[in-house]
Amino acid sequence: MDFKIAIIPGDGIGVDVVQEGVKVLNRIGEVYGHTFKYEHILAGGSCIDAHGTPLLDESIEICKSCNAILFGAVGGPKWDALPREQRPERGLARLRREFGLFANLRPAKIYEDLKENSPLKNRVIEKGLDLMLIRDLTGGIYFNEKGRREGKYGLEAYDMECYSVMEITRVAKKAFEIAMQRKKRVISVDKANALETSKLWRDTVIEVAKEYPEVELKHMLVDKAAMELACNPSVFDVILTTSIFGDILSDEAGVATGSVGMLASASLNESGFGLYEPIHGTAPDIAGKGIANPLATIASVAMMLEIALGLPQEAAAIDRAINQVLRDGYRTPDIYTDGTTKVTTVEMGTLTAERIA
Ligand SMILES: NC(=O)c1ccc[n+]([C@@H]2O[C@H](COP(=O)([O-])OP(=O)(O)OC[C@H]3O[C@@H](n4cnc5c(N)ncnc54)[C@H](O)[C@@H]3O)[C@@H](O)[C@H]2O)c1
Ligand SMILES: CC(C)[C@H](C(=O)O)[C@@H](O)C(=O)O
Ligand SMILES: [Mg+2]
Repeated sequence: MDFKIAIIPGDGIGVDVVQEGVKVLNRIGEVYGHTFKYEHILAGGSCIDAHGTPLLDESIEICKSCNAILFGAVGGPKWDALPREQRPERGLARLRREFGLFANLRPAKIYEDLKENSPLKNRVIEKGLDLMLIRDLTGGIYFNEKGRREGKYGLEAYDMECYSVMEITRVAKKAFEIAMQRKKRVISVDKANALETSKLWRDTVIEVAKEYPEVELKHMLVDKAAMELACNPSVFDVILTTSIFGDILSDEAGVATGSVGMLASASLNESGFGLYEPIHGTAPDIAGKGIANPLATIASVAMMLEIALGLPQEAAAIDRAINQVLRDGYRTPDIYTDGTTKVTTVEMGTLTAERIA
């Protein structure tokens, strides 16, 4: 089949890891007889440097003509002093908002051969770690009123956390639907002991749960959830949470799997159109060194094949290739341990692509 994919590498290691994602996609094309055409799009700091804005209007139109978006990461110290509206991250926020990508799926699982890498190794070796964090992506504190004003003690700034029943309902439904395909357990994470938005979140999730009687629903306060993720992650099957809590908890889940460089994501709208990206950022501390782990992006390509392109066999082939490359002992520095073979970003991409058959 023929597909068109928007390729948005962004900045820093985003450029390196997306290149390896495309390499794997091309290999899928060769082995399974598909044709992937690409639209290369600038976003973030690289787009600011070239065009003075983090995303061009025409890029949105180009994305609309594609089957899916493959995204790297945006941002970096070079652009940190810019006002918020002009920052690289606004390019990503705009894509999320313009396409209505409210459902952010962030699966975290531990690969068999990385159990030793997890800081939780004793617990994950015993009980495993395989969860799906579902994060609202277009509401909450990120996208509501914000600003600066003169307050009682002088200058102050504010970001308003706000959720409507509609926003909570649609992301909750997504979580319950996904739970139906998994172990049928949802833990909704909030801060209902302190926040009004969380109270509405909890009440609304309870209502939605009535439509899914087979799914067990529990609620957990976010501070406890952070603790459980760090010491007992197997209690989670599906985590349903807000934008800000999900952002923080997904990095924590990443570390539990061995490295934040292992975690993929899909951001979907009501009609299933989506943007696929690793959960990590541009990693300025290692950018330009050629050592970033591309496996999160490669795993995001697998999610894209399955969800956006309806190619589950091809997605499974990527998953097998990732498992195999790890089994064969290849590691980028973030997941390196004694006795394994240290490889670069490009080598990891090539070695993974070669294992697709
Ligand atoms: N979706 C996105 O575009 C996105 C996501 C997160 C952060 N950011 C941006 O990225 C910049 C840097 O943010 P940060 O440093 O807080 O987070 P980060 O995720 O970029 O890096 C955190 C740490 O994890 C390491 N790391 C991340 N990805 C890795 C990979 N693939 N392989 C090996 N190591 C990896 C980094 O080296 C660093 O030590 C900021 O400008 C931030 O706004 C963008
Ligand atoms: C870049 C930033 C705004 C973004 C977020 O917080 O959503 C990132 O951390 C992520 O996890 O995708
Ligand atoms: Mg984040």
